[in-house]
Amino acid sequence: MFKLVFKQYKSKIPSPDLTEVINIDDCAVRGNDQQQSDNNVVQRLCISNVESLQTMPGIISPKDWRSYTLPNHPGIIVIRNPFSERGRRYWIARCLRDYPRTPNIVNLNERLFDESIRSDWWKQLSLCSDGDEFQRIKSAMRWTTFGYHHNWDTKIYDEEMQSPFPEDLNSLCRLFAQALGYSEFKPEAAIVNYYPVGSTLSGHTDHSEPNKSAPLFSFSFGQTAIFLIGGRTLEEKPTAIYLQCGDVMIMSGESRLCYHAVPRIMKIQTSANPLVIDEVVDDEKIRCNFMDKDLYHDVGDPKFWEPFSSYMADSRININVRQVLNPGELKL
Ligand SMILES: O=C(O)CCC(=O)C(=O)O
Ligand SMILES: [Fe+2]
Repeated sequence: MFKLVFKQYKSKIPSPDLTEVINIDDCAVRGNDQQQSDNNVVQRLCISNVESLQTMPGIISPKDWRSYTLPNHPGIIVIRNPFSERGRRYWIARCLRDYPRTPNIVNLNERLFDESIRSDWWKQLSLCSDGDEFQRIKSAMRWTTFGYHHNWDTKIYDEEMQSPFPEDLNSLCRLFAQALGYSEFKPEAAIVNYYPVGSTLSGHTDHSEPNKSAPLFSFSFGQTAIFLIGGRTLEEKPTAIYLQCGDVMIMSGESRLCYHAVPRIMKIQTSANPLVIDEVVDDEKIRCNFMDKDLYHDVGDPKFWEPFSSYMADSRININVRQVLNPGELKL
């Protein structure tokens, strides 16, 4: 069932019927707390400790977060874009400019790409003036891993295979973990997935982590994905939901080990973002969340932002963060 639904949403001709895809914004517009279609239901989730949360630059006030659960998929939580415009830009720029750099691992093949590109992809892309070569380099980036490096072949993490986990991303994950009652959550491994429009991620479960009970945090930026969430086997029919720019999805509890996939990226967003953004920047909060202060300022400058905006015009980025170790363990 999962594979059939995946194929339908992936299909170019005929283009898929999207009427059953859950759009969280429809719930908000309707003014009631539920979206009912034939068998999919979305329910508003109240986060009780919003007053006590230490927030972070680039994140709107927790009392304004719109959080939802999918009662048919217990453990799935979606927080609809809790980022400010500047916040989204900051994380997009981190994912493009900084994370795909040595010592982090990237997918770029050594037979196809020079060491200079494999060690600092965005810089080399920015320096490239040949149109075809630019396109080749741009579309080749599909993932980078850091913290404990995910091993795609063996699916086994290795104590010797890791690079530092970025402190700012650590703060971001801990903020959402805290909000949802997972104050012991430790972000230890991340995959950043890059999806040019037209690319997909087929059905899988994430079970490489020795700790399979800690939640998984997923941040989506850029173009909209159709995300499929299924059950513990491929037999169950998955639910389709749009993940839009800024959405935070948490796979916790029962859903942590469920099948999921991205059959389609929809080019929806134009670059009609406001060009100049005004947000009071609290330098002290930037420092104590280990954010890159210069970058946080720079992304508000239209000229600085232009190459990032242009990349995102036909791409989606997903940051996928997991805890690897069990409580009390210090290494694998
Ligand atoms: O792109 C997404 O939303 C999901 C990515 C994912 O499932 C993974 O990296 O394991
Ligand atoms: Fe996954």
